[in-house]
Parts: sequence; structure tokens; C-alpha cells
Amino acid sequence: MPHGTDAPTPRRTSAEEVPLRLSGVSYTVAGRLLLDEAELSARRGTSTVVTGSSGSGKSTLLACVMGLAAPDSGSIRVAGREITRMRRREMAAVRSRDIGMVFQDGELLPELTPVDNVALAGLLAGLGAEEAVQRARALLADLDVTTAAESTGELSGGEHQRTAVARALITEPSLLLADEPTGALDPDNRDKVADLLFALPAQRGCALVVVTHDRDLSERSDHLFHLRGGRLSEVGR
Ligand SMILES: Nc1ncnc2c1ncn2[C@@H]1O[C@H](COP(=O)(O)OP(=O)(O)OP(=O)(O)O)[C@@H](O)[C@H]1O
Repeated sequence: MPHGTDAPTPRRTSAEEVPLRLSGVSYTVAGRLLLDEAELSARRGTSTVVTGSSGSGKSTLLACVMGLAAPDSGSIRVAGREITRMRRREMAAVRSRDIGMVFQDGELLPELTPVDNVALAGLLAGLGAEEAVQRARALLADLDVTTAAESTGELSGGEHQRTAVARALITEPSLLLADEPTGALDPDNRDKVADLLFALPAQRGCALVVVTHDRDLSERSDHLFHLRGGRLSEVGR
């Protein structure tokens, strides 16, 4: 294209977009600098783990990425879009379409079936009811969770957390976040859920970002960062 024309830059395809890019992100709470010009990029097909002592700000980092906490300065791009100045409604749409989140205790509704728990996330993101239920059933079958259970409360710890992973995947997000996803599990289930999570970037082309104390998860990741005194540094291995 000749230099200096006004032709719009072509929109990059979603496969080229970097699911997460933090640049110069600072965040202070109660007078304490939790993030000091943090830099982190997570590409599709890769896994990243952030470790740090209790209270170092790992969950706060994820809260910033989800648009639930507003940094003092810096840029956060999710699926190619700047989120730091996004309106609440637009951010909610990004959160439900582009980001999947797995919490330590799953945060599922115990009285609903596993299928309904997973399908509900799809419905909230705008999928039709039939498609949401079909996707929920397929994901649960893939992740080896029974679709016959009448309530999620009756699942084992491992099944419960695999259901939480299925719920996070229903919108096929480019960015999958997890906060201590194995923290509430026994060693056997911890291994199974870790195997499952760290296989997802290659299987589904998403970027996985996990914050954890679990050393085993750190060792599985493609990229390892440590957060201390507000400084987020990549650990060479
Ligand atoms: N809204 C808030 N008001 C005051 N302090 C806060 C607020 N949010 C977070 N903090 C403090 O910021 C620090 C970081 O919290 P955060 O939960 O991000 O740490 P963490 O590294 O995830 O810890 P853990 O590993 O124990 O989960 C903590 O000392 C917490 O008490």
C-alpha cells in the first residue's frame, strides 16, 4: 500500500491477537504499591504462572485483568482491546466472552446441575439456550464429569473443579485465568486438574494465566513470573 494513504489498517484476525498484554501497570491499595509498572504478555497456546507470597497481590493482578479493579496507570489489553478505560457494560461483555475464570473453590451454584452451572455462563454471554446446553454437555463429557448428577453439590472435589473449568471454557475464551485452581484439592485430584488445565492452551489455543502458591503448577508452565514488593519479574529457567 502506498505510504500516506488514509486507508484503514485491516482488523487483525482474532488468531493474531494477543489474549493478554499488560504494560506499565501500577496499582496501589491502602497506600501500598501492589503492582509497580507490571509488564506481562500471554500468547495463545502458552501457559503462564505467577507466584508470590500471600498478600503480594496475585489476586489483585487478576482483578485488574478482569476489570474489577482499576489500575492507577498503565495499559491492559484483553483480546486486543484496552480495558482500563472501558465502560462497565462493555467490560462485562469482554469478561463473559473473552475471559474464562476458574476460582479456588469453583464458585458454582450447588443446587443446580453441573450442566446448568456450565450452560448458565453461556446464556449470560449471549448463547441461545439450546446451544448453551449442548456445549455444556460436550465440555463436561470431554472433562470426564457426569452429566447425570442432579446437583453440583454432590460432585467430588475433582469433578467440582473440572465443572468450574468447563464453565470457564463455554464461551471459548482466548484468555483463561485461574486463581489457586488446585488449592482446595487432595494430591491426586490436584494432579488431574493440573494435567487438564495445562493441556488446554495446546488443545484449545487459549492463553492460560494461573496465580498460585503450588510449586507443581509453576513447574508445568511455559513462563513463570514472581511478584514481590510490587515488582513482577519473569523467572528464567
Ligand atoms: N480493597 C482493598 N482494600 C484494602 N486492602 C486490600 C484490598 N484489596 C486487596 N488488599 C490487600 O492487598 C494485598 C494483596 O491482596 P491479594 O489478595 O491480591 O494477595 P494474594 O497475593 O492473592 O494473596 P493470597 O496468596 O493470600 O491469596 C493484601 O494485603 C490485601 O489485604
